[in-house]
Amino acid sequence: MYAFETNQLTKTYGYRTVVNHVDLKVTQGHIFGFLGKNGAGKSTFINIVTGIIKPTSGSFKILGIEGTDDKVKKKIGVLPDYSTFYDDLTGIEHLRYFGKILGVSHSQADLIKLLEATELGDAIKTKTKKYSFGMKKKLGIAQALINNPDLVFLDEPTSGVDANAVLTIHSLIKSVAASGKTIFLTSHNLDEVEKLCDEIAIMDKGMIQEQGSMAQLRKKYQSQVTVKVKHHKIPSEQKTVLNEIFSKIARDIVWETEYTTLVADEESIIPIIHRAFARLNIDVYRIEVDEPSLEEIFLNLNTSNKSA
Ligand SMILES: Nc1ncnc2c1ncn2[C@@H]1O[C@H](COP(=O)(O)OP(=O)(O)OP(=O)(O)O)[C@@H](O)[C@H]1O
Repeated sequence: MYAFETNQLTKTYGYRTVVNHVDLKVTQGHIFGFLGKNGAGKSTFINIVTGIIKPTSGSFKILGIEGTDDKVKKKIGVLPDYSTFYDDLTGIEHLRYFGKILGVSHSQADLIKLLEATELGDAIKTKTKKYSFGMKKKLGIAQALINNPDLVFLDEPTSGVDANAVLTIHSLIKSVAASGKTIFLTSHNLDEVEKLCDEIAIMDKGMIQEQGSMAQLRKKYQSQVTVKVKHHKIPSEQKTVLNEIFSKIARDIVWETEYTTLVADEESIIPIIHRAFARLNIDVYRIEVDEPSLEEIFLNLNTSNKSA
């Protein structure tokens, strides 16, 4: 069963199609990264599948249940793009209140634990009107987890929070996923998505442009492999032999005293490098392979779309 799946989901505002016939399947227990430029339609898509707005056409299932069914709300958690809080409630009162709306009650100790997990342990009794932007974001995440949901939608969970809190939120997300829950995460921070997510979808102009694991996307968009070898000093006659082998397989070679960097089209170059150094009895200390980052893939995708 998928954590959620959409079938030709579409949202139009007047003549504008903001979400355009989207078919998306999200595997249970995964951290799924949802990317796209500003205005791509990500929040609109999330607002539909979390029941905030209605689609113009198409359908979706959440945890096997028809998305329009009220039962769904109790099984999901949502950090929307903009959270609103009751100014005069403290952090802990706020969580208790939202728990009640969803039909769950918690002990004081459980609520404190949840606030501590989002680094709000010191602000439990502070009214939310005194919370900073980052603190409100953390309270929004705690609120999204209040009903121990099986599927959590997090729209930009770390934007506007400090570096320490980012690490805390990342480990919280990982531990929630490790307990078998599914996280659907929107972020403009490509490093964050690359570190956390098992699978990624990229939306553009309301359509899913690309979907897959990091490994699949890398394979598809990898235009070259850069291999940097740290080795013992190479005597000049052996360098000539190596140069002969490498020039047949590499586009570019840079020789340094204890490093050689080779650029090639495919990673099949790597075992050839290994064997060549071994054959000549030259000690190799380290081999580093540069893979394209999600940022490069993202840029590549935008460039290839423009040129298409
Ligand atoms: N209620 C609305 N009425 C008309 N147009 C809307 C409405 N809500 C969103 N849009 C338009 O739909 C498009 C997609 O917006 P959306 O907020 O879903 O994008 P996004 O990918 O979440 O962007 P961002 O990364 O900036 O948050 C935008 O052009 C936006 O102006």
